[in-house]
This record gives sequence, structure tokens and C-alpha cells, in this order.
Amino acid sequence: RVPEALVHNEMRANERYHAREVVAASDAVWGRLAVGREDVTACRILPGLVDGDRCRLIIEEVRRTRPPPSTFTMSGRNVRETHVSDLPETKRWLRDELFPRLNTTCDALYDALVLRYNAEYSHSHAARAAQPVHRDDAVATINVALNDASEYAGGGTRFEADDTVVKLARAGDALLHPSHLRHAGAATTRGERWVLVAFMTRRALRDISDHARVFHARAFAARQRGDLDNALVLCRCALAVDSRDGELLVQAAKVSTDIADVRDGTLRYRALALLYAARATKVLPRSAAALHVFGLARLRTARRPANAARAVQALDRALGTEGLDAAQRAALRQTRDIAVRTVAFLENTRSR
Ligand SMILES: O=C(O)CCC(=O)C(=O)O
Ligand SMILES: [Fe+2]
Repeated sequence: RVPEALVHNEMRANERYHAREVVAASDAVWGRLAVGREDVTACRILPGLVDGDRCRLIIEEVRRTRPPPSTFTMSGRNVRETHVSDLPETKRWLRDELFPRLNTTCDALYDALVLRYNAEYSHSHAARAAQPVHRDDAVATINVALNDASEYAGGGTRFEADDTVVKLARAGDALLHPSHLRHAGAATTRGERWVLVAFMTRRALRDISDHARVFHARAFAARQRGDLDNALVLCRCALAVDSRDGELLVQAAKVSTDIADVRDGTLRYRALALLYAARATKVLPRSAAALHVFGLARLRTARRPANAARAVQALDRALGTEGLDAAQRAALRQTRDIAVRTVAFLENTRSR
């Protein structure tokens, strides 16, 4: 068990580290704005927040904007986005009208984008008009529908923790959510979906939104340099902030597996890996990475053929997921072969 004091100290160090990081980022944007005092703690739908004429004006401004829209790293080529900093009229309206009206505790706009998901460009799974699961680098995110949901199929904002998709019906409806909640842009499968997304932060970040992401990055770096004990402490810190982050659970399972393999051959860390991996597959039931690490953990703790058979099942499900590349497929097949041989081995030793 990781001592609580250690976790606490890491938390404080992280708070300072992250405050610096986010303040540096928000210094680059549009400056300080006066706002109200209402806290943002959960998702909230704000029907009719913006009027339809404004939505049309924003779309028109994007359409006539040259040079071509900038590229946002979260999205594939099937999602086009334009930074609001390239849209003078929309920027003025957002800063002087919408942002003050939202009355959040945020005192800065970190960034804002107009996104355009077009189903036409979606030829393959990897090129869907979607965004992967992520956190936004901010405290609160406002997402404004710029066109009606009747103009497209699919789409909406998916929240990982409860696997719900929020779809806004009318142009001008909005969704306000804490930026640290892991979410994705669900695939638009027909037509075109337009949204304005604005990321709001606080300059004095006392209630920092994004510890889990920063801890996760530090855990990853610690694991890369072979500092497995620290990697595990950092995973624990991140999980203390967000126990339902699937990618983090995968990472924690990998670190525990590494410790078991490299240093501590006892069942302790293997059991821990299995615990994290099982939780990861609950949060991300269709993730090849989660299923793979679960298969490995299940295999390495298997004492009976039924346990090893469960590893084979998980690996089969991983092999059935969409969007695998050749290397992932080969690694999964290899683990599956070992699992199949382990089932046979355990059956043999038992029958003797
Ligand atoms: O399409 C959506 O609703 C989500 C967009 C989003 O999460 C983002 O741009 O950060
Ligand atoms: Fe987002």
C-alpha cells in the first residue's frame, strides 16, 4: 500500500507544477475578463443559450475565412476546425457577450474552436468524423451546437464515465461541462455537424481541474525511465483524482505487471495488475489495450484452466476490435497463443 503522506505530497507538488503549466498556457490567450461566481461542477444543458442568427453568422464567418483553417491535433482529417482567434467577429462576441453571460468562476478563455464534423470524409474507422476520448486543458468547457441535430446522424459529446452521449437538438443549445471529465466527439455518420467549443480556465488555479492528466504524464515518464515504484505512486495519485480513467487503469496495470516481472516475483503485484486491468475493461470494454493487459494479467495469475480460458476470451475480443494496426494484431496473437498453450498445460497438469 502506498503511504497516504506520499500521495499527499505528490498532490501538492503536482498542484504547483500544473498551476504553472496552465497559467503559462492561458497567458498566451486573450487576457483577463470579469466574471461571476457560480461554480461549474457537473454537466449542464443550457437550451437556447445562443440565438439562431448568431449561429448562422459564426458558420458564415468560418466559411469565408482565409487562410485555410488551422489544424487541431485531437481530430483526424475528417473533422475540420477553425480557431476562434482567426474569426474576429466571433471572437469579439464570445469574449464580450457569451463568456460574461455564462457567469462561471473562470476568468479566462484558454482557447475556442469551431468544429465541423463531416460524415462524407469517413472512409475507414481510423478516419471517422469523430474525436477520441480526452480531457480539455481547462476548467470548464462550453459546447454550443451551431446547427440542428436533424441535419446529421450520430454526433454528440460522449462522456466516458457513464458512457452517455449528450446530443443537442437545436442550433444555439449548449452543454457546459467540467473540462477534466473524459469525453469524446461521437462519430457523425451522416451529414454535417457544427459546434463551437470554448475552453475556460481560472488564473488562480486553486481547484485545478486536470491533476489526473498531469499525474498520468508523470507516471508514464517514470515508467519510461524504469522508475517503477514512482510510476506506481503517480498512478495511485492520478487514480485518487479520477478512479474511472480507463487509460490510467491500463497504465497502472502495466506498471504493476512490470514490477512483478522485473523485480518482485510474488503474486502481490500480479494480483494488483489483475485488479487494475479488470477495472480498465469495465470502463473501456472495447479497448484493445485494456483487453490485452487484462488477458496478460489473467494469464499470469491463472492457476486453473478456466482462468487461462478467460484470458483467451479477452484476447479474442481485443482481436475483434476495430482499428488495430499490424503490430498490435501481432502482439495480441502472440499473447493469445501463449494463453491457449497455458490452458492446455493447466488441463494436463490437473488431469495427472
Ligand atoms: O464534438 C464534441 O461535442 C466534442 C468536442 C470536444 O470535445 C473538443 O473539441 O474538445
Ligand atoms: Fe473536448
